[in-house]
Amino acid sequence: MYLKKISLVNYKNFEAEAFEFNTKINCFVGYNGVGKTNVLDAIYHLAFTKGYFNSIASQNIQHEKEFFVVEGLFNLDEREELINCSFKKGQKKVVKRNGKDYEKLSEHIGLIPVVIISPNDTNLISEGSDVRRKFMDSVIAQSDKNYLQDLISYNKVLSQRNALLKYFASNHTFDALNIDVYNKQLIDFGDRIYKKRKSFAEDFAPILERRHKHISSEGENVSFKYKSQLEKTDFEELLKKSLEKDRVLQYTSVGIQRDDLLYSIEEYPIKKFGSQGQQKTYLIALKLAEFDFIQMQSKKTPILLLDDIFDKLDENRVSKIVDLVNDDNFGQIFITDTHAERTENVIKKTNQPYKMFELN
Ligand SMILES: Nc1ncnc2c1ncn2[C@@H]1O[C@H](COP(=O)(O)OP(=O)(O)OP(=O)(O)O)[C@@H](O)[C@H]1O
Repeated sequence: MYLKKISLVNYKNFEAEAFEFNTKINCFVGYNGVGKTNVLDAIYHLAFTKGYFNSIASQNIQHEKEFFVVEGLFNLDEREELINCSFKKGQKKVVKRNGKDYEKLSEHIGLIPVVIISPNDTNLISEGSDVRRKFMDSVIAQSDKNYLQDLISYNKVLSQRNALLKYFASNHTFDALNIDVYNKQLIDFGDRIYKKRKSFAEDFAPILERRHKHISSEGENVSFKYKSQLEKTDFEELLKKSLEKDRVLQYTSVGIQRDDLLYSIEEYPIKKFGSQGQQKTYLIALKLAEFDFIQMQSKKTPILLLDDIFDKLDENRVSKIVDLVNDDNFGQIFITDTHAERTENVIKKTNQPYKMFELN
C-alpha cells in the first residue's frame, strides 16, 4: 500500500499545494516551521480522519480561512482509493472514499493503516492514562472494526450514566432500576473491550520486547503490561461495590475508562526511573511494535511517518533505524528533517528509491 499523491487546500500553513510521492522513501526537508510536520499530519488525517498533533478540526484550517481540504490518492491492493477529507467551520467533517461520503467517520478507520513516530510520542510516557488508552485503542481499532463501535457505544452509555448520577444528586432522588439499565449496557460493552485489550496486550508485549532488543544495544529487559480494574473483580461486582461512592462523586468511578498501560524497564516503571535515552528507545520500540502488530493483524503494510527522527536521535539509533528500513518488511516511509544533506546521506545508505522535497 502506498500514497501516490496528496493535495492540500488551506491546511495549516499550506494554501494550495500538491505532492507526488515515491512508492518507497519520501523526505521533507527545510527550516523549522516550514510545514514538514504538517504534511505528515495531513497524511495521518487521511488515515484517521483527524490530525495527530491537533485533533481540533477548526485549528487545522489555515488562519483567516473558512475551510480545508486534504485529498490523497492511495494504491491499495493494486486498486486506487481516493480519500477526500474536508472541513468547513460550523459544519461536520466530511470524509469521502472514491467520491462517496462515509455515514460515520469511524467506518473509515483501518482502511489506510498508518504509524507515526514523532517527538510528541513522549506524551505516551509523561502524560496521563488517557493518552496510553488512546494509543492502545488506535492500534486495536486499525485492525478490528467492531472494537471502535463498542468503544463509542461504551462512552455514550458512560456519559448517560454520569448524567443520571448528577440528576439524582441535584434532585435528591434515586432509582436503582434506572441505573441498572445503564449498568447492563456498560457491562456488555465494557467486558468485550476488556477482553480485546487484554488479548491485544498479550500479543503485543513479546513483539515490543523483540523490537526493543533490536534497537537497544544495552540489552535491558522491558515489559508492557495492561492494567485494568476488571482483572481482579468482574465488572458487575465493581459497579455494585462503587455505587454509593459514584452517587457521592456524581460520576462512574470504575470501568475500562480507568485502564492504563504500564511500561517498565528491568521491572521499574520507565516514567519514574527511565533515563531520557531509555525512554526514547522504548517509545521507538513501541511504535515499531505497533507497525508489526497492525501488519500482522490486517495483512496490510502500514505507511510509516517518521517526524524529526534524525534530530531527536543519536547516530547509533539512527543507523539502527536505517538497518530496519533496509529490511523489506517496510513499505512506504515519510521522513522529515531540518538538514537536507544529513538526511540524504543516511537515506542513500539504504539503497532504496527515494524522493526529496525541499520546503521553504
Ligand atoms: N491553522 C494554521 N494556519 C496557518 N499556519 C499554521 C496553522 N497551524 C500551524 N501553522 C504553521 O505551521 C508551521 C509549523 O509547521 P510544522 O510543524 O509542519 O513545521 P516543521 O517544518 O515541521 O518545523 P520543525 O522543523 O520545527 O519541526 C508554523 O509556522 C505554524 O505557524
